[in-house]
Amino acid sequence: MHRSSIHIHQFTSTKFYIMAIITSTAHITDYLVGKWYLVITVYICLYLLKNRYGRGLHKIPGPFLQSFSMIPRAWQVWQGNIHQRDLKFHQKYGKLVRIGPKLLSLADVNEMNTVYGITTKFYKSSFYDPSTPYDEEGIVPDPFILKDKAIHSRMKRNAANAYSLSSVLQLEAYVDEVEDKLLAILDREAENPENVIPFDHYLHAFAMDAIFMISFGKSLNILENGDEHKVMACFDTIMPYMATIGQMPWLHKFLVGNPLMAKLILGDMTFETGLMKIATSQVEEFKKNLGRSEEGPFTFTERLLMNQASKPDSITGRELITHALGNITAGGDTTSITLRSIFYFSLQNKESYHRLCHEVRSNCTLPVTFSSAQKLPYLNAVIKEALRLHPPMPIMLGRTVPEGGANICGHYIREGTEVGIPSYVLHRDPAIFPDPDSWKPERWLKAETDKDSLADMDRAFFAFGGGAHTCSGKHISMMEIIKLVPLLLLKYDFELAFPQRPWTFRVSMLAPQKGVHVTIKKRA
Ligand code: HEM
Repeated sequence: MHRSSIHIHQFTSTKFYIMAIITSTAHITDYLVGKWYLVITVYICLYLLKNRYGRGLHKIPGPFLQSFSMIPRAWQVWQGNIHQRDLKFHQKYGKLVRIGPKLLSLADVNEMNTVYGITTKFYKSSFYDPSTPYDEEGIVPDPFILKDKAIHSRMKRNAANAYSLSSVLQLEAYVDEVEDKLLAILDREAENPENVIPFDHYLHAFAMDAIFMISFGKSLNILENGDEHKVMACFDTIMPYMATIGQMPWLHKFLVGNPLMAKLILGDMTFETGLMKIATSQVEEFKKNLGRSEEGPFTFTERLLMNQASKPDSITGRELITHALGNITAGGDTTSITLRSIFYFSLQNKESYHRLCHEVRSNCTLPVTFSSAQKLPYLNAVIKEALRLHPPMPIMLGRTVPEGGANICGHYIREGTEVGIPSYVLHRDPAIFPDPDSWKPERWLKAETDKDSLADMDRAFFAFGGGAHTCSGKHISMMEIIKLVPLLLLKYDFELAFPQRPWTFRVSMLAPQKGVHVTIKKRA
């Protein structure tokens, strides 16, 4: 046969095969297009099976459905009772529970260091993405959400002096001003001992005004003018969003992460239009007065401006504003939640309330200073017990397992898996905190508890987080609380207005309570 006829023959048969493949592919495609619902169903099933079995976590116990998708978890968070669900999961499944396709909840004090230790490589997970503040220039470098360890360490280092105990002592004068406003309001309310006082609201307004004063030297005066700048309303709206979308953070860019959608969902209550603007304008105003005094007392922002003036490379203008803004977002609600818990729990437990009053009234005089009240052992125990029983941030603080994976609770966990400890659950471990649901401040007293149990409790106390991301404002918050509680107990006698009616709270990023109503009598 001629060589060219072989080529023609080969060409014809190849063409035949190609045509056959195209025809059958077209048939299959036609068939599949006709059965599109079948294709989608198979795709979803494969995706769900990959979620459950493709991540090396299927041996870790947990609620079955949640291993397939994050939708059930997001729904539970949205409902606002995730703290109770997490507790039940841990009571049923143990210390390590799989609560999502690649999400594990940990309630083991021995693993705290692995996940949150100072030198850990477990960085913040994408749970925090929807909490990211941004302005016209883009994402704002907020230490609360920063995954970049280098920037985070630099920012924390360069603001450390503003959060230090010695700076905090200077800030007392700013808190005194807000205390006076609260006392004026309570004095008016006390004129009629039958008055039912919305104490939850006043404590919230106090904490917001105090943190503004501490940060900027002036407040929004929410105590007297109400929430006219919508700062409190902004948090109430955004917190459930952050917590819920934090479970499925890829959704964020289609929602509040998209400026147009943000406007639709939040109106003018976004960080940029609201808080960011307030923070920026207050910092600008402050710059004009910088250097007005050599001795202080210096506000938080003033200290950062001084740091910047002496070492311009240490902190940028945007970072400075973020720190100040961070104080408001992180320090107002958390402090007021703690104040409400202190009064609510101690007023529910009369013996505890009387013990606290007795300690305060026999050791403190007006004006109450931080350094004098700080020494009261029962007051300190009450504050710690309030933070244990109702941690302001009870939700799991997510971290990502680093490259190479990690051993957690005897299981090898692949890199990229998200893990975290919910403080609400850890604080209710009966092996560490006997009778965990009860209000027992005395468990924290050296004289009433043995040394080992105290050390175990301290190790498991997670209200302020841990490691590199531990709360920066702890001293500030403690100063506000330690000054205010004795002051109020010196001035008034309190009672719960509706002792049979429990408070209510919805857990999202935080757990702000409603329904702490009291009646008060002015003391002579
Ligand atoms: C009782 C009151 C407070 C509680 C219970 C509390 C709790 C916490 C917790 C649990 C974290 C760690 C979050 C995480 O790892 O994701 C945190 C971080 C933080 N808190 Fe607080 N906080 C309180 C008050 C304050 C105050 C008054 C301020 C500011 C003056 C503040 C500023 C911050 C900042 C800046 C961070 C981020 C630290 C970082 O990631 O490096 N907090 N807080």
